[in-house]
Amino acid sequence: MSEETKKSIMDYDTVALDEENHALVIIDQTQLPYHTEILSLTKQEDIWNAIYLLQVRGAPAIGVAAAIGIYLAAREIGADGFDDFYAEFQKAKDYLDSARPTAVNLSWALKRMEQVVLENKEKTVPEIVELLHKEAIEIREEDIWVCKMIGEYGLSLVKPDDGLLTHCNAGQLATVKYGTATAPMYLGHERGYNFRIFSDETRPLLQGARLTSFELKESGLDVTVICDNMSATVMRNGWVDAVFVGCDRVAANGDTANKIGTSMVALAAKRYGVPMYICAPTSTIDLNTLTGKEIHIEERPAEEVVEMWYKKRMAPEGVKVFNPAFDVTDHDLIAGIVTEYGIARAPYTESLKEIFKKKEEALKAKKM
Ligand SMILES: CSC[C@@H](O)[C@@H](O)C(=O)COP(=O)(O)O
Repeated sequence: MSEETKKSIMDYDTVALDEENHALVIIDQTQLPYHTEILSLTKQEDIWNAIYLLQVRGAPAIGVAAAIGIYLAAREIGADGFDDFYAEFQKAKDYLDSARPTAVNLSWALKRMEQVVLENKEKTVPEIVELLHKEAIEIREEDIWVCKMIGEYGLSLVKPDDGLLTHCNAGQLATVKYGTATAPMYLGHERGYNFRIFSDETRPLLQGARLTSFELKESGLDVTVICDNMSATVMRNGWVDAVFVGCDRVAANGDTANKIGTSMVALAAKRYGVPMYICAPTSTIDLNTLTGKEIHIEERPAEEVVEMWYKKRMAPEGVKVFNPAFDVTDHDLIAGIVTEYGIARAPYTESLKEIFKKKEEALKAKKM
């Protein structure tokens, strides 16, 4: 689609590779919903900043950005031998990996790219770089299929006139297409369902108010923004039949890190008998992390809480501020984990392993 014919935010790629200019192209999400600004990034420092500043955000989108980012870094290395190339590759990988700690997709994508390097030691550097190029494209393409499948499985859990609630933005803007938590919503909409969707505003960075409500509204879905402290009210009123949220890291026992405030939604949902589903690409499930206690929760600057969005600082100068970007929802509050290979149910320690078995079998069958 040409630039002139793009009308809606949904016509733009959230994260893509510009082959001609060797650049990572993203929509600057800090400018939404007012400005659709497309950034074309070539320097590693700018890519790191884009991830840290949430210009590109959401676990899957960060993973894709990192894959493209490390490919671009590899192009620039210009070493002759494998050892020199790999040493520089590792430096670039560690640098990008340090941008944000909680979403496992960042390190997942970088490790997957590193694996390509390690499996092709005997090849020349330009050949390895070309394989990295292919892998980055594949990671991006895969994300589209993964989200579609999550949409299909998620849709099987709800009815055409249901009220749904989501927290943060696990939408198209957080992935390549469709989103994770929003995938069942988009798919249902395409099939004539009439969901009523509640989008929590999501303090402090307002991903729900600025991004989720924006993309759902642009796509013609019925969306209502509520403040974070209103989700219990809409559930108590009986307006919510299911909660769908995304995730940044799912531990082996099902404990799930997602945007701060998710665990409060889960507690209210449990109280009011509303099933809460985590929409989780397998790239966000980290079986090496045994429980939520092991998940590193990112803490962000105080100004996001006390200054951003306000004309005047709204809390006294010098007051202490705690700003964790994510929280952990205990596995017993989760009704199901919706992946691209099916829905895992408690006990998650077993069911998540089953999901990975299915994935392995599917990948084997594809290779044969
Ligand atoms: C499909 S995106 C899933 C999660 O990454 C999303 O819910 C979330 O918490 C994003 O946090 P953010 O800090 O905006 O990157």
